[in-house]
Amino acid sequence: MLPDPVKSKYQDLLAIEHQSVELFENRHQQQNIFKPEEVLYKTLGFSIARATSSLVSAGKGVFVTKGLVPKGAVVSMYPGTIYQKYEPIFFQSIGNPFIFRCLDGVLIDGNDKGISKVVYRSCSGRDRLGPLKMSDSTWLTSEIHNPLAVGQYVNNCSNDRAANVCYQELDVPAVFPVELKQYLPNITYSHDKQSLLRCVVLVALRDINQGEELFSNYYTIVC
Ligand SMILES: C[S@@+](CC[C@H](N)C(=O)[O-])C[C@H]1O[C@@H](n2cnc3c(N)ncnc32)[C@H](O)[C@@H]1O
Repeated sequence: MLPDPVKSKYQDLLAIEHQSVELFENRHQQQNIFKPEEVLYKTLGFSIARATSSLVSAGKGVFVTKGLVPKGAVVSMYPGTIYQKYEPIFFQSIGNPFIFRCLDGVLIDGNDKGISKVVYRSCSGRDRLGPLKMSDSTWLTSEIHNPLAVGQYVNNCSNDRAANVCYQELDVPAVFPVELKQYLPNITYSHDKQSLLRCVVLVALRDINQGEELFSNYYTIVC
């Protein structure tokens, strides 16, 4: 799918991909090879996933399912559609607990259902560059490509559950490799070539062990 000049930059990775295809053909077990969460564990030393929160009546939360998250590591990403503060979000915001407000008023709608999902998919389809996707929309499906993109499910800290992660806002630099954008779980609502893509990541405030749930402070952002 990649254009040749781009493909040549990733010969090593493509060789690994071919090996995995051969393994699949030999063993007929593709679903057991190179699952995103396994790649995450092998690459960063931990994996995370959504599960029922340890807090009563809090719905789902995000847990470290394997390994250890070292202090200072990016442990998750906040997926969703990026709205500048002057852009309309009225209908998407009704009864929507997944809207993240950045310090400068930019909003991220991380709801994976309803009109929010439709809007994200529409914007993601609009911004394709030939065969290249400019964003990851698999966080809206059960076949996720980027297992970090569950940050909108992290619950708020409470008296007996201190925050172990914080939010860090960043703008994706213009030099970010175009072929890697397909793994970024954010897309702008308006097709505006002037502004940089906003992303929000969650950073570990301390070492976080296997089995622990992630908790943030909804009202604290690191600049
Ligand atoms: C951004 S969502 C987080 C994901 C949510 N737990 C879910 O399953 O959809 C925020 C909502 O989670 C719940 N929540 C988050 N932190 C909580 C807490 N400390 N105690 C109780 N409910 C919480 C509240 O319903 C809140 O509106």
